[in-house]
Amino acid sequence: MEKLWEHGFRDQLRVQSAKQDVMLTQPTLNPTNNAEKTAEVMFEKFDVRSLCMASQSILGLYSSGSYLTYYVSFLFFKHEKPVGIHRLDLGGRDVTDYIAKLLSQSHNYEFTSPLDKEIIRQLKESVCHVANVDYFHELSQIEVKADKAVWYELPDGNVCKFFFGLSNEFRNVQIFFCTSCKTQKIDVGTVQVKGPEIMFQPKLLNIDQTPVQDLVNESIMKCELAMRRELFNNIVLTGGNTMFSGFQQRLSHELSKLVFKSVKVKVVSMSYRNYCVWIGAAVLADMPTFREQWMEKSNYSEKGAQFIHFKSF
Ligand SMILES: Nc1ncnc2c1ncn2[C@@H]1O[C@H](COP(=O)(O)OP(=O)(O)OP(=O)(O)O)[C@@H](O)[C@H]1O
Repeated sequence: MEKLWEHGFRDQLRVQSAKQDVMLTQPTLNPTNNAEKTAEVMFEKFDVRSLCMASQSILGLYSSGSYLTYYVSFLFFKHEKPVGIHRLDLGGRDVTDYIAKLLSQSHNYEFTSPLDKEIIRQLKESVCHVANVDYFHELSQIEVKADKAVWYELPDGNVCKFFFGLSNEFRNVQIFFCTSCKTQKIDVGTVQVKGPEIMFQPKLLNIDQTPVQDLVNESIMKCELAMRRELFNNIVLTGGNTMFSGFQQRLSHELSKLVFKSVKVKVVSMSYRNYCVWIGAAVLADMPTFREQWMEKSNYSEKGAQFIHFKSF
């Protein structure tokens, strides 16, 4: 991480870290020693002026402008132990890896190199979607898409062209791609819905994780009774992994099955949700009223790295 931050300050932002107030985002339920180590490195090595470590979920909510942000912020800032927070240890990288595994099995080719992974990520973001209502029905009904081309520039500057076409053999979507020296053919087929499905059915990976819809339901049920209806009616999606088409509708459908008929489920999905953590951070970092959430260098000298827990959220 030190190397990455150094690259960020020196090569990307081109600033001297010693003169900066730094806001870092952290995943929900980040282990406490991660935050302490981060504070130590930021103050000792980079000599930053002040530091704020902010929850990615809360920042995403700030960018949504939802009035519920204030309720959730209250839970974070005023309660010693915030309620209703769960974390699903399954993200975009797991979806990419699962797709690579499925394609490896069906094509007798190991997608393991960084370039292979990058190609799979591109493929995931361009052709995969979340199954609508009935996953198994949709698997049997995979639409055949014809003649769609996507250009992909390889890291070394070569251009590689993808063709999406028909496979008579499998009646499924196929991708052909060519590099300067070889031609490969990838049959995507049912993988386009199998990949994202692991968030709704982690058991497909043979791992012990709770499906995303159950986690949302459990989170809300841990909150005050009086707030639950409002919360079910204001679920905000944030993060790149929710960008799959059909995610919003499927989550809404699955949640509706878990709640009373009289409870209205509304899932808000902003088009910029893959950037909303950054946007929320930019908004908060600029607010003078938020200044008390920053840990100053003098705090670090007097109280040590543990003080970050009083300032982070
Ligand atoms: N349009 C898209 N469709 C599907 N997935 C997308 C899309 N855009 C981005 N993603 C995926 O979102 C993930 C990045 O999400 P995010 O920016 O929230 O960071 P992250 O939480 O660090 O991700 P990860 O879960 O991969 O560690 C990547 O895996 C990326 O492939």
